Amino acid sequence: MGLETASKFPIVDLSMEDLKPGTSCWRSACNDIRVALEEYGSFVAVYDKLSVDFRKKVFDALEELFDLPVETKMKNVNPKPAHGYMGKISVLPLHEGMGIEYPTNIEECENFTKLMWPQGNDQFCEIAHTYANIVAELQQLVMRLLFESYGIEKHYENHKESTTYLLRLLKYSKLQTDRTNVAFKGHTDKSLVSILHSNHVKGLELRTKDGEWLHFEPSPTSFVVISGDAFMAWSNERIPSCYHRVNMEGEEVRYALGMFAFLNGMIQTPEELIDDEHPLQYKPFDHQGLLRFYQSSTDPGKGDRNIMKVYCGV
Ligand SMILES: O=C(O)CCC(=O)C(=O)O
Ligand SMILES: [Fe+2]
Repeated sequence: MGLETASKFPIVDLSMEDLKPGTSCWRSACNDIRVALEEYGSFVAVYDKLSVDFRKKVFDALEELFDLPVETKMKNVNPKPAHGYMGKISVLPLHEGMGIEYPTNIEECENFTKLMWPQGNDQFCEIAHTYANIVAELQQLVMRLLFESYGIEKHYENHKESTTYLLRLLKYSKLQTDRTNVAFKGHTDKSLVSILHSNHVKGLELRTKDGEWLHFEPSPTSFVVISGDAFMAWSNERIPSCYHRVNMEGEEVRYALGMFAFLNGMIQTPEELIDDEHPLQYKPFDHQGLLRFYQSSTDPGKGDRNIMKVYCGV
């Protein structure tokens, strides 16, 4: 298959019928994902599991959600950083976000829906839950391919069982000025990996290790896989975390969904990823502890620093 790039952005097609374990197609995908993640900390996964009709329903549902009164949206409270409503309280009036923790469980989607629509909104609940499960499957496929590429497939089932998710629903609008607006400033995610999908409006930019910004071109089958700080530490720095931001240029509203994967229990670098060339960089760490550590840090530059080194560096 070979790793394709569009404006140097790696693309891996995961929608092929014959992408089955043991096939040459599977082996190429394993290799391509590993090369892309090690080189960029990110790639675009082509994944065709959202039908045209369902995808339209997803973005209509986001519009309906963000059209609710601010007082209602503010009921989406979660003490963990960036897990609940962010919007009018933020210094960036351009960006609003809401979070559903553990969205692959129907009860969690029901609880969120009840908060937003006490009179009920079964359709919203069904859409959020279905979307979350489709993207969780994509995340699991990516991890399975990567584990196989590193020859550590025996750890995969455990890893999968420990994975939890946060679904963030996002809305961006541009301020009425001539300038491009930074709507979400540059950062790395604290997740293991994040999977981003948006409507047709551009805005997401990723920084390469040479400092160049790559502009993501949205498409109905494109999902951006981004490695987070926890992944960098887990992989013993074989996979860098991806620094990214959102810039709004046009007048159109951008809706996006981020599915963030976290791990329960202590995260430890697999011993297969430690050798003379890659001596151990991070002690075992707790993912939720990392979030608390990040939240409690008063360092104004914390988003630009390797917080993992401070939290659990060897
Ligand atoms: O809107 C996007 O595509 C990116 C959002 C993001 O980076 C985040 O929520 O961490
Ligand atoms: Fe992010």
